[in-house]
Amino acid sequence: MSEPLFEVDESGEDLTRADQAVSAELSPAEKAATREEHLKLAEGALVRADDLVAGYVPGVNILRGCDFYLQDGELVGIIGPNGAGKSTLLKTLFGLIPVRSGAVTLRGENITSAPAHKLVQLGVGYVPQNNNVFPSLTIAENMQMGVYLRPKTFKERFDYVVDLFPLLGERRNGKAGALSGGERQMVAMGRALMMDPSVLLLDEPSAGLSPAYQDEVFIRCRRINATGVSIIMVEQNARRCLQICDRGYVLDQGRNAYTDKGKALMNDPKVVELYLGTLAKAQ
Ligand SMILES: Nc1ncnc2c1ncn2[C@@H]1O[C@H](COP(=O)(O)OP(=O)(O)OP(=O)(O)O)[C@@H](O)[C@H]1O
Repeated sequence: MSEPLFEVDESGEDLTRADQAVSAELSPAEKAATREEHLKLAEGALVRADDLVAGYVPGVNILRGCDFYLQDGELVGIIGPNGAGKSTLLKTLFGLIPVRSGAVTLRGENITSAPAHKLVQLGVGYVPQNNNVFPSLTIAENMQMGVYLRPKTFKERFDYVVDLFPLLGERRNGKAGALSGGERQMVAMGRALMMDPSVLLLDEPSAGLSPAYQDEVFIRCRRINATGVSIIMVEQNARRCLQICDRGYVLDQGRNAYTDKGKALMNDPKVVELYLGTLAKAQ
């Protein structure tokens, strides 16, 4: 990786500045205004989830009234403590977990509990955290699996993916199982992008990667987003996630605890105290 890692974002803004001092806490009026601003995002949202209740085991709700909005072109991060329901929210949006109440829409169309294959056809891509490549297949074959519904578009889509991840072109005939964790993550993202999604759901794309590769993944996410793909990203690496996303949601016990612009959340003392405190010191 010869490119600079993370010091400067593509708009030329210094991302590390966001690590600096915490601003004054919002007043109740400002908080109410923030809530109102959030509700405005529901109108015309590309992905809209209202009051979602979902869970795995009968009688146990993991999501307990969760609202989530993604506007066209946004990169939105979801952070929160372990077990908050972040991955569950992503899986629920992708139809992998039945919705007990509430609704999900995509461009206004009701997709609540729609099966994953239908969502892929509608332009939703999903990259799970684990087991996200076919290790015995080559990189090119993994990409073919990604585009199996539209095989004629393989070349055009693979060119697009290789533009974002040149390594996937260089190693196209190598087995995915021989790749490092970071490289596999590229394969997984590349495969999801083969279907030309308008929305990409990423479950902890930086998990288990070295710090350099984590930065690389975040930079790639920004680039993918800059090509017009809206992104919903669940991340453990909360500060990095908030640094690169347009907006963030802090999930706690299956509900939205906070939501705001990424950098505003990073500078909200309550968010820092409750969710970023130890991470803030560690990163
Ligand atoms: N397949 C499953 N069956 C039953 N319970 C599950 C399953 N997967 C997750 N859970 C439970 O759902 C809750 C939320 O898990 P989830 O993975 O959504 O949390 P998370 O916020 O993504 O946390 P983490 O950052 O630790 O991955 C946890 O209590 C977890 O034990």
